[in-house]
Amino acid sequence: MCWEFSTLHCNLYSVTACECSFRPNLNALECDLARNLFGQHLAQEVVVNALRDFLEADYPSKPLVLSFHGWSGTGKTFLSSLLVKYLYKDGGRSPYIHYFSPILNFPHAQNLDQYKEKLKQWIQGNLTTCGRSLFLFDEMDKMHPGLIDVIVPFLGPSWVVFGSNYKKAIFIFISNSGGDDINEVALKFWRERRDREEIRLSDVESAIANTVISDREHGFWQSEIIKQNLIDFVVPFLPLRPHHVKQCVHSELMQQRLATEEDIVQSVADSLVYIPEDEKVFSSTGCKTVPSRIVYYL
Ligand SMILES: Nc1ncnc2c1ncn2[C@@H]1O[C@H](COP(=O)(O)OP(=O)(O)OP(=O)(O)O)[C@@H](O)[C@H]1O
Repeated sequence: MCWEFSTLHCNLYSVTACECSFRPNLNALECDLARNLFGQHLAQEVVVNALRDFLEADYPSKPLVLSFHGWSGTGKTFLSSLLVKYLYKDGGRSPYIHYFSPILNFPHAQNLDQYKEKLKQWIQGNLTTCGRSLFLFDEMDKMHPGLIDVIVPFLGPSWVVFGSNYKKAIFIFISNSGGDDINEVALKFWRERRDREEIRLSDVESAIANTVISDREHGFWQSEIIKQNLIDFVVPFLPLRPHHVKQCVHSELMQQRLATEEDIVQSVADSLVYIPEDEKVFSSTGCKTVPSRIVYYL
């Protein structure tokens, strides 16, 4: 059942859960995901269970480290935004959430040493201010290999950050790599007429890991984060089916307070590209282009 608690009292998890406007409300998160994140049973399950276990411990043995993988437009950023909404009082506006994009924050390969120093200081400084910080690294497949390893000490169980319990932090990495492997498995299930919900983490986990390890362009190339197994959970995002796209169109129309007429929903969904070309099983851009297309079909 989906309970709509506005806030869950801090002491249900732990007294320390409340520091830095940290107000986890996992029931509400689970509820919102069930209603609004389409076609991602695995991602939903892995993330909610990982958070639940992590938050149960007053003194976790290490920070929680999640790595999101999947094709563009499948909901990786969307899930992240819901996650911060239900973890911090001020949601995405919380000063304890730190977002990094290689293109915005680390654009020039020649400045790698500077970036390393800055990133290390940023993480350490913010963990000292608030152990319950969340660090989100987007587009890991575009990050200069070697850069991310400066945060290795903060991910393991043995580092000491003076004045703070850094082991309460959450790190999320996002990338498209492994997307092809996930899609292959999803397509295989579809061709065998097996239920999509039967896909388990074990069906995709090792293929994603192998792809990431062998990608020289990926920020995790030869990274100690992989070698030392510092990622707690790989979170796979499945390619979206036409009916998921229709759900996205419907949801977008509702958000824009527009009429949700079936012919508009169908027309927008039909305007997307589906692959493989002959079978048209999955949307090639997930739901990403839905908002920008709606205007043409009103
Ligand atoms: N599974 C989904 N359920 C509901 N809405 C979705 C889903 N996937 C994508 N969307 C919608 O499409 C928009 C774009 O998706 P999102 O930014 O989360 O994709 P992404 O996986 O992060 O893509 P990229 O890898 O290109 O950054 C979201 O804001 C959301 O409105």
